Amino acid sequence: RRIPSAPFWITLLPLFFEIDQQQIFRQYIAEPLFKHGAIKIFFAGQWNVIVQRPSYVSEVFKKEQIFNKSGNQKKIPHSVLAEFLGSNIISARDEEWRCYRTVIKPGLQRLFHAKPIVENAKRLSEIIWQQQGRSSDKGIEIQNIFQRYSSANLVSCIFDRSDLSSQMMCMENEVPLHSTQLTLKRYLFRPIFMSFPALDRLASVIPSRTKARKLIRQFSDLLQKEILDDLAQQKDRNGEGDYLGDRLISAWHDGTLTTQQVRDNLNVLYVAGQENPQLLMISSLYLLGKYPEIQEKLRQEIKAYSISNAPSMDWQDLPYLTSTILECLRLLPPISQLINRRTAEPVWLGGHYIPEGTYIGYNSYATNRDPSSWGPDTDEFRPERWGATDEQISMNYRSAKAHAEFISFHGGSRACLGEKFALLEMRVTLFVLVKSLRWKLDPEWKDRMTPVCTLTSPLLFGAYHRFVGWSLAPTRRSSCFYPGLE
Ligand code: HEM
Repeated sequence: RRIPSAPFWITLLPLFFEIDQQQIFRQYIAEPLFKHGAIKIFFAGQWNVIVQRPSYVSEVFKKEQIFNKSGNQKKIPHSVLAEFLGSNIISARDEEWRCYRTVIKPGLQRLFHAKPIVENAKRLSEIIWQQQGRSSDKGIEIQNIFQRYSSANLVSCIFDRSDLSSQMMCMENEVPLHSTQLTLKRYLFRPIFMSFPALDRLASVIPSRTKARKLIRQFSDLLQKEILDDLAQQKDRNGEGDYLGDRLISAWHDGTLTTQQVRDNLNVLYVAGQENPQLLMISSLYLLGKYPEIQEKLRQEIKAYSISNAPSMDWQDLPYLTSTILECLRLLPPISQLINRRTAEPVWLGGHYIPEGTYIGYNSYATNRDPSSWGPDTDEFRPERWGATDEQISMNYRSAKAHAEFISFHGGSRACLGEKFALLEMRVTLFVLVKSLRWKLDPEWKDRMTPVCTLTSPLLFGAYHRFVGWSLAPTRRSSCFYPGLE
């Protein structure tokens, strides 16, 4: 009660008009959301409450027993999305979640070595440079390249599949896992089915939804084959037991997890572990392309180090690199909106009464830009706001997370388990790219956060939609590249 409602049709606007989601946010959501700290939004066939004010978000994070996790398999069990994600570590709760976490957490919190990422990043700059060479003065499309690159890092560092990683980084190679994922994204996240998942009940008579279900099975089979079956066949893996793939296999063999639970978790870990870093990389390239003076300042900071230092780099020596990454994460969080909690009982949130059974979500994009936390220049890209030394930056980072003022990785007991890996990956990526190349935005590219997606061209929403909700990330073809220092 007393929470304002956004017009129910706004999630459909991009179907009919060439309108960017950032514009929808500013025009219809921002004012009531910032004023009341919460707003009602129609999504996935029902009204949901999105909380924005840090004190409310903090309550939601702390009180999991009231704000229960409730993923798609509970909310919209008949939907294509629920079939894809099933029951997994992100959406499960209580015993089921603890069981998944015991298996998965050690695999994501190991000590990761930077070397495989450095090798992939060097190859990435070569690929970009070659493609730019063929495109003369025009920009090049970077989504596909970065999907391969972030997949390569994930499979080598998290799943110990370095041969698959090399295949991903060879652009001439057709890699079925990569191409199936690309096609699946195009089918899975069509906005009309996201807003009205009841339509998925008719999937058998809607060819594109039948195709989506078929692609889901194909993708899941491929993941199992490429990652788990290949690892299981390697006989000399003694002592490698902390890799995530090995842990999933052991849990499968000793009956801790069923086949379906292994497959569902593998799907979600692959998608979360690949796509979120990809979105962050593209947003960072976009922001650094848009603000060349910040790109240059970063280049100055790292100029004393060479790429050969990167595998053993002490990242504390590069505070501006850290603050730039945090600022990119603040302004364009990869999961900008997520609705996956449900109230287990009636509850007061600040002055707002919320009935039992209400779906609750967060809008990280808005919370991360709250002027009362970040000041009047909150919408500006200003890495300096995080501090000048590594110590100051760490302190500000911890404080902003503790007060739910920076929620890109969410918080509380259900905060992201891949944060450590994602930050390492991002540091190495920017370090190598800024050393090897200079880039700017393609002057012909229209600066927008979501791709054109009308009823006549319902395409390419994949990289922009997360689980439930939407994500803001710059659209394709955003950069022109020039040689950097090395
Ligand atoms: C920039 C990169 C990333 C961002 C911004 C991000 C963001 C998030 C967010 C917001 C959540 C909470 C979801 C919720 O509230 O339901 C989450 C959870 C999670 N993330 Fe990430 N993520 C990133 C990278 C990764 C990577 C690389 C992995 C693993 C390979 C990963 C694994 C997980 C897992 C397992 C959870 C569930 C934690 C739990 O509920 O116990 N994430 N992530």
